[in-house]
Amino acid sequence: MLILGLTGGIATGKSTVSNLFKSKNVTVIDCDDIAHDVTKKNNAGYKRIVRSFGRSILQPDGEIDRQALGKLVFEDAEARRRLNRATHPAVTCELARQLLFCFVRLKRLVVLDMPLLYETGGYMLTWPRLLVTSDPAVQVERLVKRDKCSRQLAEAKIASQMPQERKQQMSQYIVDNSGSHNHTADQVDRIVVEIQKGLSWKGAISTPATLLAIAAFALNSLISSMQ
Ligand SMILES: CC(C)(COP(=O)(O)OP(=O)(O)OC[C@H]1O[C@@H](n2cnc3c(N)ncnc32)[C@H](O)[C@@H]1O)[C@@H](O)C(=O)NCCC(=O)NCCS
Ligand SMILES: Nc1ncnc2c1ncn2[C@@H]1O[C@H](COP(=O)(O)OP(=O)(O)OP(=O)(O)O)[C@@H](O)[C@H]1O
Repeated sequence: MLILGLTGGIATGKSTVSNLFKSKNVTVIDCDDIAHDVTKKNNAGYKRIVRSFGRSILQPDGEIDRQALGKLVFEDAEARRRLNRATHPAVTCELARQLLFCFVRLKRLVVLDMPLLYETGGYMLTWPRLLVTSDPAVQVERLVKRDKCSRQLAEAKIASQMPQERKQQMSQYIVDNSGSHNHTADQVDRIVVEIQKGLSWKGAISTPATLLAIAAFALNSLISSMQ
């Protein structure tokens, strides 16, 4: 099984690109979706967030107020580290479970859509790695529009992540999503053709490494969740 790492800064267009993979019947594991699930009321990540941030971070219905928590953590590095410690073990556990599920179902190609692929070390599970980029001005503009937030908060969100230039150096494929959807779709088409071509031998080589990496990842998350 080949695990293609898909990443990129906030609002650069990861979901847009992962939808293009889905439209080609490629299985996509979405870490934002996993993070949303584990932080739903009474799930593992939820309990740890409440323990760490208190009940003032909850909405009247008891769910986490994501907008308020986001505002808090994107402007405060220490709070962000606390949130990561509270959520990442549960995300990693579920991610390892989904990867193993794909493996036993004999999937040959899985896309792992992980915003913090390089920041968290998740990149070690994946090869090759695809980075979605966009022109910084376009990124801010799309983020402000989508999240209906101030320019200042949008810039804080971007600054909380690893700079795009560093991620570029660690990635094998780059998709520039600054332009039209069609321009992005053309780039993804070319990459899919290239990856499918090398799938048989690259998949065979990567299988033992994949299993080892999934096991290490799961073990690590189990240990962290017990701490
Ligand atoms: C901060 C939270 C409350 C904001 O919720 P919100 O619904 O507004 O955003 P959403 O979850 O859809 O994330 C949007 C984007 O924010 C960025 N982002 C999310 N968490 C983080 C983080 N801890 N550090 C840096 N960037 C982050 C990513 O680019 C992500 O794609 C939420 O993202 C969260 O609980 N994050 C912690 C879990 C995590 O690290 N998720 C990332 C995938 S593992
Ligand atoms: N090529 C494009 N042209 C115009 N708008 C776009 C394009 N690509 C993405 N967008 C818009 O930009 C915003 C961010 O895109 P998207 O949600 O795909 O980014 P993302 O990287 O998945 O975001 P996040 O980091 O929050 O998960 C969305 O509102 C989307 O509709």
